[in-house]
Amino acid sequence: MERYKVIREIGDGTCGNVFRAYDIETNEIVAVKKMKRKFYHWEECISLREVKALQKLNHPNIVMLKGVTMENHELFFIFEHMECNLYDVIRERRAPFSEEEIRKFMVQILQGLVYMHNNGYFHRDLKPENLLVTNNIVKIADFGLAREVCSSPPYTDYVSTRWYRAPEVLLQASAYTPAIDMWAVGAILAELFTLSPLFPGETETDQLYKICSVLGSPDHSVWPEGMNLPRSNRLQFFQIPPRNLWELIPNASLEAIDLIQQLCSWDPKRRPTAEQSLHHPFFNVGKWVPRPLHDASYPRTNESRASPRLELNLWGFGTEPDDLDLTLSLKPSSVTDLSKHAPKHTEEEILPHLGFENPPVQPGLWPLMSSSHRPMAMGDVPAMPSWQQAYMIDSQSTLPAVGGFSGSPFGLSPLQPNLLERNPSLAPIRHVNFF
Ligand SMILES: Nc1ncnc2c1ncn2[C@@H]1O[C@H](COP(=O)(O)OP(=O)(O)OP(=O)(O)O)[C@@H](O)[C@H]1O
Repeated sequence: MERYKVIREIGDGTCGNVFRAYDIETNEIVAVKKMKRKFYHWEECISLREVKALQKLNHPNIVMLKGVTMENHELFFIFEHMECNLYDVIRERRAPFSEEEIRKFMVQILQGLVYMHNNGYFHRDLKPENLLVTNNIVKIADFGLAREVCSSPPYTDYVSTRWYRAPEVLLQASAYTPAIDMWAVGAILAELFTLSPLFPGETETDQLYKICSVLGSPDHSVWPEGMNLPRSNRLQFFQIPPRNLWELIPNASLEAIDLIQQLCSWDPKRRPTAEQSLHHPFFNVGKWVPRPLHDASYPRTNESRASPRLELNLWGFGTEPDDLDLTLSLKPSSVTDLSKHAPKHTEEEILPHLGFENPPVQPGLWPLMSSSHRPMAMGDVPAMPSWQQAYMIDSQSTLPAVGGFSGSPFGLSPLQPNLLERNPSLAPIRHVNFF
């Protein structure tokens, strides 16, 4: 490791410590991830998921693995260096992001995911800490849990970060799909608006409770398969109506709310793919595309022409290729020359069609949590022993307290300068450069 001079530690994850370092051969700043576990065979190293996935994935929105080195039974990954992660960006943010800023982040995350999913991988641990940022360029990192889409279930080793964990994983489905990444994208999108996590569960059970408190408890009509999963009986305790997302995320546009709602669908089959998400009207705000004028459902009568109405139409989009270019539009109620009929309308005539109605509003929710309280990346704090009693009787009046632990498990450890240098290369070194 003489080639790399450590500047400082920049990350302490579950699997490894990450250091900013200087590559004396290339004069570049790199990120060196030192894996916490020991390795005894080179084959062990190169068969790691993170190595296998990153060797194959080469995309501007996926962090580049430059090489892998083993020394003294310690394994080091050499990555391109990024300034910070999205969690830092959110934490340091004092004012809300503009929707345009959020759109720019989201487009990049989704483009990285489209590439990854199309190449047969899903990430399984998407969260703001794993989205690295330099000059507003976002790259997906930490492929420690990445899995090949075609690998066979059951995926029992899955332990992604709780707040971004999809319900099918929480309920112990034995097989799941790239839709688990899309759930995380929905939660991250909401967090970009509020600067607070959408589902900050303290335990797995509390995580389900928090999801029910926002989306409402699921039933057979919204997620038939979900009702038969091993842990679905937990949901029966939560008879909770959905919250109105507009209230929870007041600074989000209707398009953003609709996208969050779709991404955070209980049923993974109802979540749009990364590719479909990129075609959602949220990414077309400001680009008004007229709906085709020949609409059979609107009679071409003089009467209707005389009183045109406008509808703000957020059309649902599905899996059909034709659906992909649907977008926000002004829909005239009759076939008419728009230029001759300039609209004279009040706000009430602009009707949102979002596919969800105003649900009864739940009186209280957990306080918006500081994003400095992060959940453990792996494993969970044991569930509250009395949760059944707490939730069964009156779930709305017995909301569990939140934020009961201090200090972030993601906080950086004290600096360990020159740690790599302190490990002299006595053992044989194996090194491979990918690029
Ligand atoms: N290429 C990089 N450039 C800059 N910082 C990085 C880089 N890679 C990782 N980091 C920092 O180190 C932190 C931990 O990295 P990473 O997620 O890869 O480790 P991990 O042990 O797999 O973590 P986790 O606990 O999420 O599984 C990241 O959140 C990020 O802040």
